[in-house]
Amino acid sequence: MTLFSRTLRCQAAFRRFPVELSSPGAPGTFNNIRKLSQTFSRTSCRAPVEAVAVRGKMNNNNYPLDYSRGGIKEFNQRFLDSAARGDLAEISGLLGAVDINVKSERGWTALMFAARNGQTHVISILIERGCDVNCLNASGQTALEIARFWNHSEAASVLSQHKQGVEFDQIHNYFSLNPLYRASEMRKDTAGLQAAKNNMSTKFVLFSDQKPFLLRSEEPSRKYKFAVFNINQLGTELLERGTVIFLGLETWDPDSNAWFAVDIKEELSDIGPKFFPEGKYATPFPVTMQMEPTQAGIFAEAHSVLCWLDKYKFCSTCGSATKIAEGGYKRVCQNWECSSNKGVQNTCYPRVDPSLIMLVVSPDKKDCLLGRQKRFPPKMYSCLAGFMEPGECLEDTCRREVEEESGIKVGRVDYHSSQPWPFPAVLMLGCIAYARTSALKCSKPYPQVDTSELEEARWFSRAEVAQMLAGQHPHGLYVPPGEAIAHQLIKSWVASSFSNL
Ligand SMILES: NC(=O)C1=CN([C@@H]2O[C@H](COP(=O)(O)OP(=O)(O)OC[C@H]3O[C@@H](n4cnc5c(N)ncnc54)[C@H](O)[C@@H]3O)[C@@H](O)[C@H]2O)C=CC1
Ligand SMILES: [Mg+2]
Ligand SMILES: [Mg+2]
Ligand SMILES: [Mg+2]
Ligand SMILES: [Zn+2]
Repeated sequence: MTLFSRTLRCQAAFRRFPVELSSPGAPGTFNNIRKLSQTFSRTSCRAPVEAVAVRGKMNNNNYPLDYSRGGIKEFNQRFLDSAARGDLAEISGLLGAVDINVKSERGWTALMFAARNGQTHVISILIERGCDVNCLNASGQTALEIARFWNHSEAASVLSQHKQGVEFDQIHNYFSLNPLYRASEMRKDTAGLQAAKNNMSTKFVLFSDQKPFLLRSEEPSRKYKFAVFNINQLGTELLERGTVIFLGLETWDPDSNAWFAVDIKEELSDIGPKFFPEGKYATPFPVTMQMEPTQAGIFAEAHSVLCWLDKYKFCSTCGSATKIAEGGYKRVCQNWECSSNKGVQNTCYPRVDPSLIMLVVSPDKKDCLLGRQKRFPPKMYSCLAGFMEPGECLEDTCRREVEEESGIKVGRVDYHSSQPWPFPAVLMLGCIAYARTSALKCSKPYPQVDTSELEEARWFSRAEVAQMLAGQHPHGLYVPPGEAIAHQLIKSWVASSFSNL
């Protein structure tokens, strides 16, 4: 399925939501559903009792009461019902007896009922026990879509962290697959963080001057992974001399393992090879493009925050020294009179620089514009990109940067996907931009492109780009690897334009 047909399908699915989701058990018309939805409150729903043989035996709350006649149908119904109610004890008791992916007549699983009512703990347990998060109900909705529709953001967040397939409505780029739950609520708990650091199960990843300490990955398609240390190996003295940041917990369970990153100065760096002689400190780019994807996500968080802590040591308001707080996610000015200590100030928190990256499609939609920055390796072409400026919306930046760099005027801009680019803390916002003009003529006094930025830019046919993607271009031209969002934008356009032929 192409990007664009998938987008349309998702939009269509979203338009269906208010009807389909208001009454999971109700077949029939919108009016039926409206009537039924009056009996459900907007914030809760029960599993419909369609599968129950004991329909007559209800209590005042309309829950099935009597399962004494046994039978799998009753167990299934009870299971769905307890997921909707968030009854963890009952779910745990039934898990061995029922199919975890059992569906109601309308195709709703226990995960979907839990998502409908924002039962986050139930969702976590079901996922942990291996339920299928990609199941679709009779209306084609996933549990994630249901949680999003009913504004259960915590539940949606848990579900989106466990996306397992490609059938989600979003594209997940490399560096965005950090599996940790950041547990920001723990950052202010200094004693709790200290206790977590001293816990033997806690995991530490190591950096020296912001260079990650890496081992060879056993995964055949990946080259690197983090070396993971424990407190006994690193020792409390080393932690005190380094910069330590709290990355999060392994799951939403507050008792799950905590992860920290430690950045040490070169003179202490022997500690890495002492425990992992085969490991090495690596200059992050491009080595971290070859990490295991979830580890690359952890690297993105750790590296961006560690670089910020290293480069912003002094208060940008008064110039005084600052102190690291909140697990590394804040810097506090030590001058108590400083206005940065009054109210919430963005100078105290880690910076992220939003940047646009766009695949520009020609007015006849047959070609796309690719360029070469001077620093690119020979024969590599990529999308144009540029930093957002204050007061711009995404579309403004896209149109300005394309015109500045190539002279091409852009009309419509479609958002595609995003990617953290942790060198040191850029957020790439990927777009497909539809050109209104095709003549390359830069506004600056250069012949075709802004040569302060680009060496060359030109239109490429879809067939030529397909060859570049496949590594089969007759002149050896190629595009960035799959880990770069540029590759995903180019690939999406090629796939969609071929399917539209
Ligand atoms: N993930 C990917 O596939 C790709 C990522 N990128 C990244 O996109 C970013 C922006 O692309 P460019 O063409 O370099 O931007 P650009 O076209 O705005 O030009 C860069 C220049 O803008 C100025 N600038 C303005 N704000 C800046 C900021 N916050 N940080 C640094 N420089 C700033 C500097 O003078 C810099 O030389 C870069 O970090 C680049 O590494 C670029 C292409 C592909
Ligand atoms: Mg530019
Ligand atoms: Mg640029
Ligand atoms: Mg710029
Ligand atoms: Zn200050």
